[in-house]
Amino acid sequence: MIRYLKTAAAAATTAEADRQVRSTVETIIESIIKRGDDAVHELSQRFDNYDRTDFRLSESEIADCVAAVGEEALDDIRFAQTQVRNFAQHQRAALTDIEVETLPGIVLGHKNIPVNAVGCYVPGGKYPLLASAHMSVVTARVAGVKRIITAAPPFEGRPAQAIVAAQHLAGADEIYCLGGVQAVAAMALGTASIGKVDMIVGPGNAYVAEAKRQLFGTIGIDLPAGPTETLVIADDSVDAELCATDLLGQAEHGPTSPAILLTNSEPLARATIAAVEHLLTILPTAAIAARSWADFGQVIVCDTLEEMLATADAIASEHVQVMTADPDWFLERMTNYGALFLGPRTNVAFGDKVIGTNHTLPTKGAARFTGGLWVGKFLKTVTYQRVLTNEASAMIGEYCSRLCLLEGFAGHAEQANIRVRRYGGRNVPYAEAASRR
Ligand SMILES: NC(=O)c1ccc[n+]([C@@H]2O[C@H](COP(=O)([O-])OP(=O)(O)OC[C@H]3O[C@@H](n4cnc5c(N)ncnc54)[C@H](O)[C@@H]3O)[C@@H](O)[C@H]2O)c1
Ligand SMILES: [Zn+2]
Repeated sequence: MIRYLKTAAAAATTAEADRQVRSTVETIIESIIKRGDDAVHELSQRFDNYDRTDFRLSESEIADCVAAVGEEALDDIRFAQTQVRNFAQHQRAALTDIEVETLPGIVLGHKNIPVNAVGCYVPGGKYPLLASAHMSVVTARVAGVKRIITAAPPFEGRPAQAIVAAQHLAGADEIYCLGGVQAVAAMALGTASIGKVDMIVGPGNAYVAEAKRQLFGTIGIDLPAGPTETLVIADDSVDAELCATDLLGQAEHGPTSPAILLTNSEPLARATIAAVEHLLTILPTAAIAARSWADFGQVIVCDTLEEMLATADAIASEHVQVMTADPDWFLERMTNYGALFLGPRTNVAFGDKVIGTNHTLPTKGAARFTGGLWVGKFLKTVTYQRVLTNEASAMIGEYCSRLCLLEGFAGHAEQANIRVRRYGGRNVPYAEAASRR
C-alpha cells in the first residue's frame, strides 16, 4: 500500500502557471523576431534591470572577472572542469563511427559529426550557477563543436564574475551578459550583434526551458531542463537528518522545486518531516526551500521495494538519490530518471558541482524519453552508404524496384531499374509489379 504522509499543496495551480509562462515566452520571442537587438535591450532592462551597448564581454572585462575570482576559487573551478572533461572524454570514446558490409558489396556506415555552433545558457537569476558553464561548454568542446557561445544573466547588476571565469576557463568563444528568454532567443535566432547558433543547451528556470521548447525546430536543443527536482529513496539504513539535508539541498534551487522522500519506513518518514522543519529554522536559504517544500514537497511511504520502484519510475525525477541497504537493486531495475546517486556516500550536490557527471538533466517527466546533457547530444549520428560491385547494385536494385512499385512509386522504381538494366539484373515491368499492390 502507498501512503502520502505529505502531499504537494501547489500541484493544482501549476497548469495555469505553465500557460502564463507559455504566453509570456511567445510574446518575448515574437518581439525579438520583429525588433532584434532593440527588443533584447528593452527586455534585459525590464527583466534584469541591466543594459549596455554590447552584451558581449570584452577581453579585458573577462580578464577582470577572472582576476577578481581569486586563485583558490579558480583552482576549484579547474578541478571541476577537469572531472567533467575527463568523463565526457570517456563517453566520447564509447561512441564510435562504424562502417560494415551488410551484404556482399553493400557497405553502410555512420559517422558522429559535431554540431557546428552551439549556444550554452548558464542560469544566474537566483544563484550564479557557474557549474552549468562546465556542463555545457566543456562538454561541447570535447564533442568538437567549432563555435561555442555562452550567455548568463547579470548578477547584482553586473556580469557574474565566477560564471564568467568558468565560461572562459571552459573555453567559450564568445561570452554574453544576457539572461532569460532574450538570451536564448537572441542566440537561437541571431540579431545584428549576435551570430545565430544551430543548437541551444543548458538548464534554466521555467521561462528559459519554455523558450528552448518553443524554439526547437528552428534550432536543436539538448533536452527539457527546467526547475530542479529531487527524489530521495531511503530505508532505515539511513537516518532522517541525512534525508532531510538531501531534500532541502535541492529544494533551495527555487520555489517550484519538488523534493520527494520515498521510503518503506514510516518512522523514517515521520522523523524526516520533523528534521526538515528543524533544518528550515537554520538553513540560510530557508526562505526559498520552505516554499518549495510546502508547495511541492512530498513524503510517500510504501510497503515493498516493488512499490517504491513503480512509484519512482512514475515520478521520473531529474535526480534520484538511493540510500537503501542495496542501492544497486534500483540501478538494475529503474527506467525513468535523469541521474542516479547510489548510496549514502554520494549525493546530488556532488553531481551538481564537481564529480564529473553532467548536471543538466531532464525535468517534468522528460526522463521518460531522454537522459541528460552529454557529449553525444552535441553529435549528429549521420549515415552513408556505397555499393561496391555491379552485382550488388543489380541485386538490391531488383528488390528496390519491386518494393517501390508496391507503393506506386514509378519514379523511385526507375531509379532502381536504370541500375538493374546497366548492371545486368532482371528489370520488373511496371504492370507486373503494379498488379501485386
Ligand atoms: N534541470 C537542470 O538540469 C537544472 C540544473 C541546474 C539548475 N536548474 C534550474 O535552473 C533554474 C535557474 O533559475 P534562475 O531563475 O535562478 O535563473 P535563470 O538564469 O534560469 O533565469 C533568470 C532569467 O529569467 C528571466 N525572468 C525572470 N522572471 C521572468 C518573468 N516573469 N518573465 C520573463 N522572464 C523572466 C530573466 O530574464 C532572468 O534573466 C532553477 O530553477 C534551477 O532549478 C536546472
Ligand atoms: Zn542542485
